[in-house]
Amino acid sequence: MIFLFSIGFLEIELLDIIDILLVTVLLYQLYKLLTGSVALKIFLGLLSVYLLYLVVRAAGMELLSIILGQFMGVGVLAAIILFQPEIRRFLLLIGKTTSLNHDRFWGFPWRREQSEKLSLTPFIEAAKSLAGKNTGALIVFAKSSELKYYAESGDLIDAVISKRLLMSIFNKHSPLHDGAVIISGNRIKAARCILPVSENQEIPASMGLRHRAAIGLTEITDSIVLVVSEETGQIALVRNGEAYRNLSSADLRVKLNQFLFDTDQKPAAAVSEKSVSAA
Ligand SMILES: Nc1ncnc2c1ncn2[C@@H]1O[C@H](COP(=O)(O)OP(=O)(O)OP(=O)(O)O)[C@@H](O)[C@H]1O
Repeated sequence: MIFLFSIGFLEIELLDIIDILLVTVLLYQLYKLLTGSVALKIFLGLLSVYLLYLVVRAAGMELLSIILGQFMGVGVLAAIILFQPEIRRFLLLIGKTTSLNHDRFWGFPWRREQSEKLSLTPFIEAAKSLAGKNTGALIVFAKSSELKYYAESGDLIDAVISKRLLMSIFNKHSPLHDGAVIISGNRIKAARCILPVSENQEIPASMGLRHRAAIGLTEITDSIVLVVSEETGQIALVRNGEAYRNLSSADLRVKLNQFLFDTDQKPAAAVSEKSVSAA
């Protein structure tokens, strides 16, 4: 044990400092995860019951402490059931940050080569045409994870990327137009995919299910999602639960380059409006 200093009768060791730092990081992550969601209110409710239980027990109020004690006994199980989506998101978040596939960390040359070959032109041109016709679209760019689970929720395609194919998929009369298209490994992997919808209550009402689904997926994965609004014809790009709305074709190219290939180019005309953060 490495002794550092003492405050009165308290002896502080290096391990105590590490312990406190880890708890702080954990609580901060928990706060970030719960903020803006109903879960935060449930968490505060449970915390209040627990504090009441401690007070009642210390005061020696037998009957109430037995009742609250019984409640606290099933508390862990109840918390797991109530916070199931948040626990899932938390574990996915840990998995995301420690991903063994992460290019920047491990720098596998073949993965980098593969992602650099992705041509952005078909997406930019398709987004522009779809926006011009007020046709909605949802395109997911997989990064460190292939998003197999989500791809399997739709129809597997595994096709070469082209503007014409993207246009046909999102054509309002196409049986594949509903849901999201997933791009992975320079292929259109699947269409009609169902994405997890964000539960962030701070998302503006102007954003419907399509945008919520884009935000939801990027909250739990490092994927990038392109959204074309059917209602307004606006183009948005979503990353880490944040939506960059009202992008021009030039902005879209710059942002896609930046988000997919980690380039630091700035938009030529900064007309984008960073709109919502669910992170
Ligand atoms: N969970 C989901 N996963 C994938 N796609 C979804 C999901 N929820 C909705 N969508 C897509 O979004 C469409 C509905 O969009 P809605 O009008 O509610 O959203 P919006 O964000 O307001 O979009 P828009 O601005 O285009 O109207 C659906 O027809 C479907 O294609």
